[in-house]
Amino acid sequence: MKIYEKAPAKINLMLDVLHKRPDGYHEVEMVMTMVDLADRLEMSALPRDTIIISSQAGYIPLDEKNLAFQAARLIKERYNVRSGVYIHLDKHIPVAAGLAGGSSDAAATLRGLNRLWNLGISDEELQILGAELGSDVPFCVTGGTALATGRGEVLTPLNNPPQCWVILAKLPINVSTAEVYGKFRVDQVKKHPSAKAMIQAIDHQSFTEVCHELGNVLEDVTFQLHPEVQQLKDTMKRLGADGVLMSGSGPTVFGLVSKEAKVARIYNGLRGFCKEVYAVRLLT
Ligand SMILES: C[C@](O)(CO)[C@H](O)COP(=O)(O)OP(=O)(O)OC[C@H]1O[C@@H](n2ccc(N)nc2=O)[C@H](O)[C@@H]1O
Ligand SMILES: Nc1ncnc2c1ncn2[C@@H]1O[C@H](COP(=O)(O)OP(=O)(O)OP(=O)(O)O)[C@@H](O)[C@H]1O
Repeated sequence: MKIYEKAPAKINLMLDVLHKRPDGYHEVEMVMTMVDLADRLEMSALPRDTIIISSQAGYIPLDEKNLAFQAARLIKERYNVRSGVYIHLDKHIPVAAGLAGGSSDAAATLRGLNRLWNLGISDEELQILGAELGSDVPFCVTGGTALATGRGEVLTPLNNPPQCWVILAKLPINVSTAEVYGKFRVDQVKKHPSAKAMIQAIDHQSFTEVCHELGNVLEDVTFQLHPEVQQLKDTMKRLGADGVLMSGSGPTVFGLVSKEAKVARIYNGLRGFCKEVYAVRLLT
């Protein structure tokens, strides 16, 4: 039997950091949603008690460093599963981009193996397991649109934002999430974005308000490390995107666009500047 799961990318419509916690993580407030850019996973049972990962992408680890491997190992250990699994990852989400590609693969693995092995685990339990793998994994288990607090694992479902185009652009640079949080200083934040205002904008189904309330306090840290990310954001604004923000710890910058007629112009304008550009819809 084969199980298929889609693992979509996430974007942070707002990301605020409140303080550093004694456990080293940061207390956050984020509004997250998913976009129609996804990895595809194929899972099949193996008679031998082993986990094998393959992928068409040559640039990700296929051993125990892969988050899908870690998810499979975790669920096997916790639920005493003796059989093995073969997981093929068809990667489409750019790696180390701030789009939670690895986290979404891990979440899709948890969902898929729950089905493959008939474990009957609830979404809430899968989210608790997912939190052991990474702060973005619990959100990726259920997806949709949510307010994420705590270190990102405490989730409150929200309405979906009004539908629009999302243009994603990623420069060929690597950003370490740990380094960005490590360099973040709360007393240097110029303006904290408001989760409340973003939720209101979504509830009003006002695209203009959503664009107005976009904000990410990690931008300044990443912009200092890589000024070209700020340039990319400025370029996307100049080309006419209605709202522009860096996702997560970056380096991907996304632009929200309401009118389809504008999408091609922005997409083509960015392609001159940046090789990895995608024009997708919100996953609502
Ligand atoms: C930037 C975001 O992607 C926004 O959605 C997340 O906050 C990060 O999620 P993630 O990549 O799943 O992060 P994790 O794998 O849990 O943590 C990576 C590293 O980021 C830092 N980290 C992460 C989340 C958080 N709330 N505070 C932190 O300080 C920690 O140093 C941690 O060692
Ligand atoms: N299944 C996977 N897909 C992509 N990268 C993976 C995977 N498993 C492990 N990795 C490793 O994880 C690191 C981060 O990749 P990922 O694409 O998850 O980052 P990200 O989009 O910045 O995540 P986040 O937004 O959650 O911080 C990379 O160094 C990559 O080698």
